[in-house]
Amino acid sequence: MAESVASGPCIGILALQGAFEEHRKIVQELGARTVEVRLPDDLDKDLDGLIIPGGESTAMAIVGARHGIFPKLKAFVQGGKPIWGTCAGMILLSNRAIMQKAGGQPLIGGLDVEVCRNFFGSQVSSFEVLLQLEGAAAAGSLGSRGPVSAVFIRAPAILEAGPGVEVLARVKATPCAQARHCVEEVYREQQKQREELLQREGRPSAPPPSVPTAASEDGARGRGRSGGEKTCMEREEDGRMEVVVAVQQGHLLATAFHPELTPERWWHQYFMSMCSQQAQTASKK
Ligand SMILES: NC(=O)CC[C@H](N)C(=O)O
Repeated sequence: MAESVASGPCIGILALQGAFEEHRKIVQELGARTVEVRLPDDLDKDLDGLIIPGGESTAMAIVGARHGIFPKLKAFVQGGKPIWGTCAGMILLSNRAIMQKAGGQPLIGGLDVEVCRNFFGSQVSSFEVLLQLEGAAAAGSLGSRGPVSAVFIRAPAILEAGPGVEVLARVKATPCAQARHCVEEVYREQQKQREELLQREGRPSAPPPSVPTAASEDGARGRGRSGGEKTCMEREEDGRMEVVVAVQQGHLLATAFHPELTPERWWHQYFMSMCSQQAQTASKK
């Protein structure tokens, strides 16, 4: 097992399946100590943060269940230490996932979003784009910077997010046919819920919006199912959709793409700064 001896924060990398080795090398280069996390007890090793890598969320769920690590991972999420889910890791961190494999799949949960698995299609639909950073990512401690390159491989997209979730990046791309079908269902459900709400309030029912996410009074991008939620998708005229692909909810960071596959280290530095803050807070206690 590769564990390092540097003096930076101690970062656990969930090593059940997927790109854990790539993340380990990068955060070690940036000065972190690392622990590969496979068994429940590995989460007790004084970690300052945890990376859940990309790969295949269903495979990770199967291996994780075999190792009995899911209950401990759920507790770790509640513990407040920084956790970063990339791609499959983002799916596992989400509270809800659509386009799951038949029979469903266990999620760790904690991140108040709904993701659509494989939103952009299969492996052959992989792509690389430049992402414009938003919110804390644009204005954060690492200073302002230009667009960051991102690689999408069978990547999920965030379709809805709760009020405590901050959007860090969006992308405009064409969803696969199955995802488009799922999205239409989400729209219909949202419209139904909007109408039910208006009826309960005794107001006339509103015509369906021409784009699904007309801006609401508070500037959020539309309303989700329960009223407080943001809808994270916009339809473009050319069949593409703009969807959310990076978010932060306090100590939870999630990216739909693979920052370990591009030479830039921006996302790893961003997460490392979250972990360093955690390490400093822990040492003062
Ligand atoms: N590159 C990835 O991590 C792909 C994630 C994959 N679509 C899943 O459901 O797990």
